[in-house]
Amino acid sequence: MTDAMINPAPIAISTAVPAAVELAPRSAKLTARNLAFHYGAFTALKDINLEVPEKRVTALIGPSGCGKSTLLRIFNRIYSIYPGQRATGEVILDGENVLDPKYPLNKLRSKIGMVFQKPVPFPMSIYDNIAYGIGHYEKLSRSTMDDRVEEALRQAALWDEVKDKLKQNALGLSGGQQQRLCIGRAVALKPEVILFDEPTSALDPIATGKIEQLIAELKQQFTILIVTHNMQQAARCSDYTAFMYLGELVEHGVTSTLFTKPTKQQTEDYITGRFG
Ligand SMILES: Nc1ncnc2c1ncn2[C@@H]1O[C@H](COP(=O)(O)OP(=O)(O)OP(=O)(O)O)[C@@H](O)[C@H]1O
Repeated sequence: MTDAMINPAPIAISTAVPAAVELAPRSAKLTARNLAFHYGAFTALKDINLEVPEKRVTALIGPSGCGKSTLLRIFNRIYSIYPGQRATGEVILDGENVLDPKYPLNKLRSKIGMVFQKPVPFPMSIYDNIAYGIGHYEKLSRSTMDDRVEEALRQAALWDEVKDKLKQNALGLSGGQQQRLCIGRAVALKPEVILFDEPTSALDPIATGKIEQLIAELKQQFTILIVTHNMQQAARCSDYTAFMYLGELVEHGVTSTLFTKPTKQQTEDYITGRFG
């Protein structure tokens, strides 16, 4: 990752939704309260307080190592499988703290989906990639499962490209199609929140454009949090942006405002390419 990719400055702002809609108040779907994170003795995140508004796209930006991925991964407790990694504070979803060890991981995974940087389809058919996760949570008849698979693939803007080859191995799809399949796998579980960790960094500009378009459509149904190194991407596809630096949340607000009138010097320095 070059500095130019991390800090392409200055940037032209173009947001997908009109400002009046952007500024409409939203209730928080996901709330981080006094969140801290430790890799052994190293504290990677300090006192993070963040409200992620419902059915909107929130982008997490900041220089390499500031803790964006760490924060994203706290939200679905991926860290809990690694010894020595520890979060303190709360993440509230539907009134419950999902970090509480008593909050079932199965329930968490069904409510908060995740799409990773590199598409990782299962080595099975396109159909089974979608059906596998659904089958884990629901026992459906074959025809209902067929409908659910079609619905998920349509939501992932992939149906027209794969409807005649559902039994083919998913590993035969292009990188961009594989990433849309992974998005389909996430939406198939009908989660409330979808986390995207740099979902286009392995894709070419055309595939990237399709994913960005898809994210803009998915926010009608899902609350979306996306980590991106690419500030143009944050400006294009998010409604709200949070800027992080050295494990702290420096500034969070409406994307168009944060990029044009940041309130903190560190934010301004970052978006104008003075550091990265
Ligand atoms: N497994 C780990 N063990 C120890 N420290 C880690 C581990 N993973 C990340 N860190 C440290 O935690 C801090 C935050 O890392 P994180 O990957 O969350 O940053 P980031 O903002 O997502 O970076 P990038 O943009 O480069 O992906 C960094 O200082 C990193 O070195």
